[in-house]
Amino acid sequence: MRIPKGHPFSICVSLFSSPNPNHILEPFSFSFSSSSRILFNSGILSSALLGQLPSRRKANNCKGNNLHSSNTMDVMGADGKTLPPERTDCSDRGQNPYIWSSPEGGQKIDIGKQIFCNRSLNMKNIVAVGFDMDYTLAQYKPETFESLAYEGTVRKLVYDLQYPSELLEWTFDWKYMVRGLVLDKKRGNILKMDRHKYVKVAYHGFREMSKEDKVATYGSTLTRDSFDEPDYALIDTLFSLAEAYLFAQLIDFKDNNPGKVSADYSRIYKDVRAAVDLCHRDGTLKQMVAKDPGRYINEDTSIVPMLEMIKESGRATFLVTNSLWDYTNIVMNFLCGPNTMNSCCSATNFDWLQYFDVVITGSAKPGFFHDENRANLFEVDPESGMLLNTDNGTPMPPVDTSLRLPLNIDKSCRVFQGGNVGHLHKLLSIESSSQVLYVGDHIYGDILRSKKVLGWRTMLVVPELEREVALLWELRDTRKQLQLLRNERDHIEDKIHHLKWSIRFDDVHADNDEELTAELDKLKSRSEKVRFNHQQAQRECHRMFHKVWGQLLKTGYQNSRFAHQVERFACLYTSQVTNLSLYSPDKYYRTGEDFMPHEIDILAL
Ligand SMILES: Nc1nc2c(ncn2[C@@H]2O[C@H](COP(=O)(O)O)[C@@H](O)[C@H]2O)c(=O)[nH]1
Ligand SMILES: [Mg+2]
Repeated sequence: MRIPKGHPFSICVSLFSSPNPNHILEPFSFSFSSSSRILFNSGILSSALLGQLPSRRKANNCKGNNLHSSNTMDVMGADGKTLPPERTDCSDRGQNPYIWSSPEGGQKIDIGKQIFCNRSLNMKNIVAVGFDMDYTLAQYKPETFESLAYEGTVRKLVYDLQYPSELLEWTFDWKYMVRGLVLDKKRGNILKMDRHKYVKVAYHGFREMSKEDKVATYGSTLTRDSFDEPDYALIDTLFSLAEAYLFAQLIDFKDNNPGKVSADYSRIYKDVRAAVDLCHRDGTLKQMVAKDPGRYINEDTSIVPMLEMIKESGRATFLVTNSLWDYTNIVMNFLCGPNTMNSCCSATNFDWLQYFDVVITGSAKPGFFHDENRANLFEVDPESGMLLNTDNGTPMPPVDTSLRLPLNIDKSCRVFQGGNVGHLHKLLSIESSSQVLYVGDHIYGDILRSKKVLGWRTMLVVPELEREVALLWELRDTRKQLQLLRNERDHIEDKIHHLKWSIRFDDVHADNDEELTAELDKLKSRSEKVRFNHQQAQRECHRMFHKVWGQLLKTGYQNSRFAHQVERFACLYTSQVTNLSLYSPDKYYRTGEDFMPHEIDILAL
């Protein structure tokens, strides 16, 4: 098959635009300024940028006073054994990242860096390990990167969609929104749900909804809402934090300034979504990152040793990213490039490709994983960014030899754009999808389809986990207290019910009746106190994790909806991709035992 002339066998257009990974865009009418048009349609990476990358290399992201498990390889989570973590100082691994295969490897693993296992996975059965790039290998700094997205979006709303210019004065609190929230587009609400999809925390803009309001809106319907698209939007990637915040700000603004924003809540959401989407496609974000990756992406010296270790263990490695080649090359150079801590800049090169067997850019996940996806696979010439049509990965020689690409197909790593999972399996000679482990940050984009439909094994990267487990450890006594208070509350309630029954139906003597009534009053007042203490303690605990949304993986004492998704779709989960290098590449990750409520008392858990 050959592409008609003037079709994809051409220079790679829109170098920084990426296929929208998960968002279905409504048609929208931005009036592009001429400059944005130029950026959108042409390569954004000027040669000046291509030749320059700032210096890198710092210590590994090890924060002092981390928690450790006290065992070597059989750590909590991976094997389901809870070993008491101990506090130790974390040495600065700096230039010599600590990996399992190093002489000091196989040592204590910080609890915040452990790999937790939902579904047993024997790495011996894995022949290829794949990685997503953005927010998986590349950890963006939300304070700078998401602020950039926020500011770019505001500008587009004001200049292209005629939102009031006051918006330009607004500021972004990057810590306010968290993953796992759900936006109710029609009502302008932001919700946090438990695993049964019961709304537990609800805000209208930034105003907390009263319990009555919450129940009236979400709790007393005849049929249960699915809380899915198109009426709801899931904040399931860190890329969405800015848009969720701006949505809340605009809801507040509209309510407090009637007439200033004519769009209804749903329209506001659509406009924000479209503007964010454009920021990802027109160079607003990627040009800035390309100029100064260190400002927007965390340096991590342990990525290269991890990739080397996996390769040395005999496994293939691959990268599947929705970013396009030119941007991928910049980010991967930054993450895997030479240690240039003391020099001001370094040129991009393709050395990082040595750590991969196949790189697929512009993959359009999650569509990439669909059976019915018939997307063509193009080979990318790394130097020029030009695309060559392929027949299932085999390069197709162009008819017009003057258009021949300088492809060096002998290189150990080949770079592609587009295609589907079938192409990848063929390129890597994968016989069974269960031989593939894929590491990503996005439940829907990376994990859900690949595991549920395809049968790949999956690892979800949840950077928030490191802080969450550290806090859990700190608050373990409070948690025990809460459990005791709950037990006491339940016990008193049972007693009250029993007493009430006795007073009503038992043939009790009048004196006795008085006594029982007095006792009932005492119990009721005790119950009130316990209930109040429990609520206060619960609220305090919640606020320790996040002042508004509480713990990422819990709502009250139930798992959050986000936790439920992690549990169902991710075989493994961990705070950082490089935590893989703290374990043997042949590690057998085993789950702990499942417990049903009826087993808990019997087994005295
Ligand atoms: N067009 C849009 N692109 C987006 C949006 N949010 C994120 N992104 C881009 O997707 C890739 C993610 O890459 P991966 O390595 O995680 O697969 C990256 O290029 C982001 O800029 C969006 O809303 N619209
Ligand atoms: Mg990603």
